[in-house]
Amino acid sequence: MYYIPKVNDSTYYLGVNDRTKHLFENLWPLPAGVAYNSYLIKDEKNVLIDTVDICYADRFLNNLERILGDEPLHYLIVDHMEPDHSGSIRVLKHKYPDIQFVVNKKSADMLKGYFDITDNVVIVDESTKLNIGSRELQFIFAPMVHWPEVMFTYDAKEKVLFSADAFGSFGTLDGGIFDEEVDRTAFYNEVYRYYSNIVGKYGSFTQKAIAKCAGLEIGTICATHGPVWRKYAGEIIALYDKLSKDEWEVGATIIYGSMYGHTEEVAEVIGRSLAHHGVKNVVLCNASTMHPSYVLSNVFRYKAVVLGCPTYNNGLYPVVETAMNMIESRGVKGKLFACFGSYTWNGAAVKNLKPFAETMKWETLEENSVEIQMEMKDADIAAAWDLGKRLAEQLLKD
Ligand SMILES: Cc1cc2nc3c(=O)[nH]c(=O)nc-3n(C[C@H](O)[C@H](O)[C@H](O)COP(=O)(O)O)c2cc1C
Repeated sequence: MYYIPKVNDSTYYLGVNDRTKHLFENLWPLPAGVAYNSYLIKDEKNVLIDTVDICYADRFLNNLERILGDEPLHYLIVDHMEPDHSGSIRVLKHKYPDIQFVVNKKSADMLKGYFDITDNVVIVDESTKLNIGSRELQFIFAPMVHWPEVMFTYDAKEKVLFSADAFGSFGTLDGGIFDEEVDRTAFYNEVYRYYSNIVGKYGSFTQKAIAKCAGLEIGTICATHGPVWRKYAGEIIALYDKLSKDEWEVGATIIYGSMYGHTEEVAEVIGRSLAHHGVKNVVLCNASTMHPSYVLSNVFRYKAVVLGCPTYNNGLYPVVETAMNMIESRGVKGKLFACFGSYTWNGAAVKNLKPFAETMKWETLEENSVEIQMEMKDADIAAAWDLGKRLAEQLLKD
């Protein structure tokens, strides 16, 4: 069928776009939607790799039928059992009752648990070579990228890596499917947000998976979200490698809360000082209005994390505390930390922010905080400016 994109002579792109869902995992905003990607290899055996969210099963199965016609579908390879990829399995089995499910031991358990499927199950491991005619497919286990059962499928004949959620991003594929057809800058921003929120907690596992693939010749990466990477496959691998290695860009994420603007004023001075002293990437994140997924994305991207908070009922302002919890739960490593805060009668913000460096085992400056009482005075401006200067020096030193 001419309008269904072909990844190569034998492989079709069978993804769908979701422009309806507001929140991925009911948590992460989708201003540019999301694509659920599935792929079909046509050889002596017809092999589907992953399915799509159940909401799009109809569209997906119609396209599959447009390619297969009356031919059988022999295998479904399940690289990832998360429901945005496995959601159409039940209806797929209904339409192709003889299909065989290619899974590993962990996904076999999930196949049973989610769909009560125990028949026609082919269990593979990393030594399996699945012969489908003119080629053999092999499997690379990638546990915790981002569920325990995740595996990649590799087609050595066409040099294609089907990489499940790895190398994925938010954003629909609006006509363009391949990296050279889309606005890569926009996708890279969503790669950062996708990685930091969805995969980022498991950086060391991502590193292991990338290392396992080092010996493979990879021309094309078919992830389950985002564009198909081929012209810039090296770029997306390098970006995921950098992120999962905790290699941060020179820059600072200033996360602050502010009810009446006093704490925000300190954030502005620190931000201005950082830029004045040569740091190009400075992002001010108002934790009340910026969704935590964007805050985290910046945290993952830039080396310095500066937290600012007013004292609120003798403690931290809630949205700043939420941001700190999210950062802590992701186990973000290797940052440079500083903080600032404000109060009117008994300061508790800075006192509660300071231990975060130790909690996270982050590097920090010897004098790492600025605290103001009520309105910012000249001495406070000088202290905030100096904090920005010293942060810049530290950032630019490395
Ligand atoms: C609900 C509420 C609770 C507060 N609790 C405290 C407090 O426990 N101790 C204190 O010194 N100031 C407290 N403050 C005052 C603020 O910390 C202070 O005005 C701060 O500078 C506000 O910063 P902002 O202008 O950035 O919002 C409270 C203010 C509000 C509105």
